[in-house]
Amino acid sequence: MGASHSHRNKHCHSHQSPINICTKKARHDPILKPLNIQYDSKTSKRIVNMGHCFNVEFDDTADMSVINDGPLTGKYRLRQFHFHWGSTDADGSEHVIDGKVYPAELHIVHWNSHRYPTFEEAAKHPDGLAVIGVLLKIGEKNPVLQTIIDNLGQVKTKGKEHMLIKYELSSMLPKDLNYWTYPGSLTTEPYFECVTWIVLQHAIPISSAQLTQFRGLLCTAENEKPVPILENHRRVQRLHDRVARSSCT
Ligand SMILES: O=C(O)/C=C/c1cccc(OCc2cccc(CC(=O)O)c2)c1
Ligand SMILES: [Zn+2]
Repeated sequence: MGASHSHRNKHCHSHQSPINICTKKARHDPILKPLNIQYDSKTSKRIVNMGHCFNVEFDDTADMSVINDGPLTGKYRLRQFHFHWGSTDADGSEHVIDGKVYPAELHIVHWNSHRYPTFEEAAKHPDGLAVIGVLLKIGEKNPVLQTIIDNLGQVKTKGKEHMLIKYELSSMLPKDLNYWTYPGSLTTEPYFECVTWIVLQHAIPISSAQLTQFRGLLCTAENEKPVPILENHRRVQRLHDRVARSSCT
């Protein structure tokens, strides 16, 4: 078989996300650096109901809110964050840790402004995006999340957006930034295999009442019969030839 044929037959779906992370197989790689996160609250812009979730969008016209180091080469610019959740607290995360599912998951999306001119261009390359995944566990009410939840009423229907001024995203993160990392994909359309996943090993709390408010968002537009976004998480995908690495022993 000629090279071109084998190229054509190469899996182009072998690096899909999310995955089940087997922590025992995720070996510590000493080359991995601590994650460096520098978010400027002045870059927060608005919250938008996307139909299948809500995005909190940031001004990514310059390297103001960025991450670097960790498994990354160069700076990656903060673009948006969003959540995935389930129809009950028993389900909802996308990544699974040693078979354990969490009730929700936060995705903080960054793109490689070091190498590519735009987010859309970066999304066409394996080193184009870096997404920090943070697992959510049911616990006490989370005051930083409450600021977002207080605004959901303004974006109840698909396409609605509302300003969000000076949001301190860094205060939502755990103090412990140890992570697992592996090469993967977007977990929704268009599923591009362009993501360096950085899944934090420490979960953050959300109360059951707060999580219930996510499910009150509608995937329908204002003038349509209301349909709630009860769940929006993708099932785990095959690992194929990939290895997840840990930032710590
Ligand atoms: O034409 C379209 O509808 C889409 C175009 C497009 C073009 C390039 C990229 C891209 O990414 C969407 C995206 C961004 C960030 C995260 C996710 C998946 C998730 O929910 O975690 C999806 C979308
Ligand atoms: Zn996501």
